[in-house]
Amino acid sequence: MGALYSVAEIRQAERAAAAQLPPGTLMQRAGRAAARIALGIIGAEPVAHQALVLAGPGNNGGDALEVAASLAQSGVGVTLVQLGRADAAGALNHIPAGRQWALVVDGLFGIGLARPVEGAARAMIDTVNALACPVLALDVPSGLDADSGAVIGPDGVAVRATHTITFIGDKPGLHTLAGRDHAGHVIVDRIGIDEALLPGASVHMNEPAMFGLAFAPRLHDSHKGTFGDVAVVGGAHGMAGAPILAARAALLSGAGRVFVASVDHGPAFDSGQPELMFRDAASFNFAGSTIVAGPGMGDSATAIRLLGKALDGDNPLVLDADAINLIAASPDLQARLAARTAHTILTPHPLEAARLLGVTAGVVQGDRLEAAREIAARFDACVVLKGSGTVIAMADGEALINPTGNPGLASAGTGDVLAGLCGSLLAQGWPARDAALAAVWMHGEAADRLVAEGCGPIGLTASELPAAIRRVLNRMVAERPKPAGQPQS
Ligand SMILES: NC(=O)C1=CN([C@@H]2O[C@H](COP(=O)(O)OP(=O)(O)OC[C@H]3O[C@@H](n4cnc5c(N)ncnc54)[C@H](OP(=O)(O)O)[C@@H]3O)[C@@H](O)[C@H]2O)[C@@H](O)CC1
Ligand SMILES: Nc1ncnc2c1ncn2[C@@H]1O[C@H](COP(=O)(O)OP(=O)(O)O)[C@@H](O)[C@H]1O
Ligand SMILES: [K+]
Repeated sequence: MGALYSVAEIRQAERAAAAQLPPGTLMQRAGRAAARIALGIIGAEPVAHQALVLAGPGNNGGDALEVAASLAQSGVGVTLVQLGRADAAGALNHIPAGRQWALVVDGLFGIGLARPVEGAARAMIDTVNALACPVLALDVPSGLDADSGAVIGPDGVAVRATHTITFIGDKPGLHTLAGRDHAGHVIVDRIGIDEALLPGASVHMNEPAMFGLAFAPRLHDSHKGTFGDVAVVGGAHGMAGAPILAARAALLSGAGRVFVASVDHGPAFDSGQPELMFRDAASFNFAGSTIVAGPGMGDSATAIRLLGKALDGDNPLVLDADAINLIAASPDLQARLAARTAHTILTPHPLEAARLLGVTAGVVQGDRLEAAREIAARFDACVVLKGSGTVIAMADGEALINPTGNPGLASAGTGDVLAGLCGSLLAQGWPARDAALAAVWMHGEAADRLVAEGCGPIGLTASELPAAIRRVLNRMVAERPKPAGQPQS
């Protein structure tokens, strides 16, 4: 379920399938499947049924020709614009101006795109991106790297589709980095290829089925000690809000008791959430607490000492923000992190991940899956590489891409909320993998619900997330899947 395949894996399955079929079969199937989707989209369009089909020089263009033929057979008026290999400037290659299209079908380039798009193809993509009509991309929006979700080239362009029909198997690049903006709604069509021809996927979409069994209803016979203690370590001078956001998220997602352990002289209490308990981190007894280290922690000697203590202990641990930066700057702290045996989750954004790996953020973003896996393996921890299409990676190489969330989350403090939520689930006894997957999914889902209610994406604030996460979490518990063998109510 929700498997994602690399281009190399797709190519391998395609070769094995094609060897058993008459030539052209897969392309015909791809074209017909895409034409069905195209007709579905056109059907909802009030304007005259005029479709623009763009066909590139390779097999993606071959798919487009099949779509054009199918649509024409169905009575749709089709304008076909072909892009030859050599005659990039030919008269055939212009998109007629001033026309209203019910749909554009993008069959310029698929998984064979090998270099940045230039010349006539680039001009076509710019033209398509300026149109207001729906755009159906065949296999991959032209210009997008199906493995990484990057637009190919330093100053590259890629089609912004409203829909993408992708063949044989789903692809990670459609769901992370620039992928979500370019692919739109993704439809997977196996084009009749036996699933057995595909390898066991090591990358999946992060869906409730991946972690849903961890949700448990609360027993009546329980008390605050049952649901764990969370201690958020952070709050250097001027940054007192960051640990409060993490702590509020931990409390509203069910931790029994939540402390803010300030590295500096922190506030005495949070008037907005008086249940939180404030302590001086230097004298706080962390025994038995799940530690969330990093929000607004700074880089003082106290912060470094407290972080070292947290790394050496056997408390479940979430490392965020400044904690990650301090570790990145210290081989000693790195060794202590790698030596840990208790549950550990790291939640870097791309720049923090880059510091950990000693590379640039551009390198991290160029291959988010690989970067997250590398950090997970190096430190034997669960890694949450944040951003659109957050990647969650485990030390054994398993990786997932998260589909929830929206640009409303792109404001200061939302990462603190995520760290607090991860810590809360760990404190309630969840293993690191399940805690990270569920936290990332619910954090995004809460933001999506807030947007649906009109509270974003513009102006969504981190403070609004904890209550929305609480609603998502309680619904997930109520609707949790039952273990196999038990009746699903
Ligand atoms: N494999 C499958 O599973 C199935 C594949 N199917 C379909 O085939 C697609 C893959 O087809 P593909 O391998 O022919 O590659 P494709 O994406 O058409 O692009 C390569 C062409 O573009 C050219 N070209 C590249 N970059 C360029 C640039 N920047 N600017 C200009 N030109 C550039 C390149 O030229 P060359 O580099 O050789 O000079 C070559 O001509 C796949 O996505 C799916 O839609 C389905 O039919 C059924 C099953
Ligand atoms: N465009 C986006 N789409 C989806 N999620 C996003 C987007 N931008 C940011 N986020 C999420 O918001 C959070 C931001 O965290 P972070 O960068 O650490 O911010 P901060 O440190 O200010 O809290 C992460 O969970 C990230 O995945
Ligand atoms: K395409």
